[in-house]
Amino acid sequence: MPLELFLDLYSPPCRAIYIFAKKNGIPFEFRPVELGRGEHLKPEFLKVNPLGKVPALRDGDFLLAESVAILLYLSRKYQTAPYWYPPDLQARARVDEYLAWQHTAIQLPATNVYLCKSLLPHFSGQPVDTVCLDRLLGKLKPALQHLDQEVLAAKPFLATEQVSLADLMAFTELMQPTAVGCDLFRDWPRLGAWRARVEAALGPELVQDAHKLVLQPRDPRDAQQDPRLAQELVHRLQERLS
Ligand SMILES: N[C@@H](CCC(=O)N[C@@H](CS)C(=O)NCC(=O)O)C(=O)O
Repeated sequence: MPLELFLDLYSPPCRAIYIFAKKNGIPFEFRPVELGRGEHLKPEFLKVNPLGKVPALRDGDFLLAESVAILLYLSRKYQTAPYWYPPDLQARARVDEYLAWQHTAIQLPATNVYLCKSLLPHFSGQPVDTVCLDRLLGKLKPALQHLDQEVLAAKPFLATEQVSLADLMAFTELMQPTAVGCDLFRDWPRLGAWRARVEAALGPELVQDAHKLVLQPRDPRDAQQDPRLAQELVHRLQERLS
């Protein structure tokens, strides 16, 4: 049985893994888990990841969750090109530093912006709460400022002189609010130039392939298919964003 990746390409960490696997020619079975249909809460998926979150990996009887752990597992198992996760002690530590920092500094606040701008209005049928959105965008600002004015003032990529797992994770996370109209690159010129460098390094076609779902407007009819699920998701989102 080939390696299985449980993904929803609406999810930034899932896109990072998808791009990494495709870019490195890693063979895998794509197992779709549609969050918008509540598939992550179904018993079949909870056997793969009891936390009910994507991405997840199954390799034989080995199960793994968390995007960073999955990327590192794939890079080690398939011995991918060294620039992704450099063998040099200090260069590797720079990648580790970003991957540890990004969970709370980027992933959490960027996801919240996306949920407030796109997913909550989609499932609730209500307009975007602009006060909440401004508050959530404010929480991202220190991290964007740090990347633009310190990290990228010193080097072309976030950890080293070449694209690495740090850039891949950052790229897919920052694209999430950007794809739904909160352009995180607009006010930060170095970050904008970095985005173009990362896209060129990953390959524009692969980037487009991974992002085509999130770049399309959601069909409002999808949210009405299962009103009980929609209500449950709205409740979870409101609790998370309050
Ligand atoms: N830190 C985790 C985050 C996983 C995560 O929160 N995934 C989201 C999609 S981006 C999810 O599955 N959400 C479903 C839920 O929380 O109910 C990672 O990087 O893998």
